[in-house]
Amino acid sequence: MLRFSSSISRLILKQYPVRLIHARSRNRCYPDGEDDGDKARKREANKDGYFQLYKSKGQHLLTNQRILDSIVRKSDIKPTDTVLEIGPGTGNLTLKLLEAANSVVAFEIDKRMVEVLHKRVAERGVDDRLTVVCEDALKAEFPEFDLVVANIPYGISSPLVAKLVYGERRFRSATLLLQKEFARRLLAKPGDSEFNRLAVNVSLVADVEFAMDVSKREFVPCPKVDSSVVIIRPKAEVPDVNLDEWCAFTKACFGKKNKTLGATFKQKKKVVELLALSKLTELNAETEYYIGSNPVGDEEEECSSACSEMGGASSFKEKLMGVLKSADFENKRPSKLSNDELLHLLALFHQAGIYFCDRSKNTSVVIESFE
Ligand SMILES: C[S@@+](CC[C@H](N)C(=O)[O-])C[C@H]1O[C@@H](n2cnc3c(N)ncnc32)[C@H](O)[C@@H]1O
Repeated sequence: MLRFSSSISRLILKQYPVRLIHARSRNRCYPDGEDDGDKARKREANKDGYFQLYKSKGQHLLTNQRILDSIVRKSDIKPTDTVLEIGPGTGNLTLKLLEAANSVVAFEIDKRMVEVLHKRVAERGVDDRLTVVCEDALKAEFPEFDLVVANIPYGISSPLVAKLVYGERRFRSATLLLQKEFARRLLAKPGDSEFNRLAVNVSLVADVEFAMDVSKREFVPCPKVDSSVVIIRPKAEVPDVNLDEWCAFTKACFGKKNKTLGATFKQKKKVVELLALSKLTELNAETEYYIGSNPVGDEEEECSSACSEMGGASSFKEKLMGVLKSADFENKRPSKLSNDELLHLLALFHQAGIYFCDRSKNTSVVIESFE
């Protein structure tokens, strides 16, 4: 009998005939643990070229050919396309992508997976159309690509989506297999219980469409959660707003998404923080000419001394409340506001000289997690 243990989450698969192993484990949900039988299998396996799959790296392989075909079909790949794949693993999806696309560029963090992948594509004689980069996809600089199709490690969903939709590379669509709950949050609309900063930030620049659900039983090893496929399509036109500023603004609004904006912006910590940023922005605007040569420390010192004056903070709080009241936002909750309403509020804050991030840094969008 299988014993369940929460500490270990490994399953051993024979490296190469992944499909064979899956055939044996089909419709069988492995526990997040191992018993004496697992340990014995592991000893056997290590002798014979098997390797472990690590939950920490999100290594849940999708081997159902029908589902893989369906993902590729829904991705609408053209024969001239270059597809970016994140986490190709042993190549189950990659091989299908290579049938449909001109080329695939894949980023895989685990070099054991890369070795298996290389062998499999070489066997099919399609290795000249595949580039595999053994690197953390979150740290990598992506080359040009037309679209993304991937069964990604769920642990990096939020920063990866942020990197894609706010990144510099233009692409047609990203078809992603995600944890079902994450997909629901991505698809959520204002007023939905799942609606949060993730949906707000993504929907500013992209449309998200639900494609299909995939049961956890289709993965080896079986994860604890079900999955969904969504298609993210960047918008042709995005609002004219600084994306760093937008992200910092939504972070401030959605700190406690069910609090009213009045309650959120009344908090002393928030008031002092925004006062510092607004002073810094003001200062930078005044001394723009010198920014390149001035030590940033001087500006920060000036700001913190300005913020330590409680008088300044209390009049700044009045200013914040004044903006919220002016357009009836004080008693509204961010989780119920549309992007147009949030953009309107941000514009009102700016008119009042209130800013949410240090725009003097003027770099590309800081890639961070949206949740
Ligand atoms: C869910 S598995 C998908 C494997 C394969 N695409 C499939 O569908 O069978 C995710 C893969 O992403 C890899 N991975 C995990 N973290 C990564 C990261 N930060 N960058 C690139 N690959 C990563 C894992 O090693 C694993 O092979």
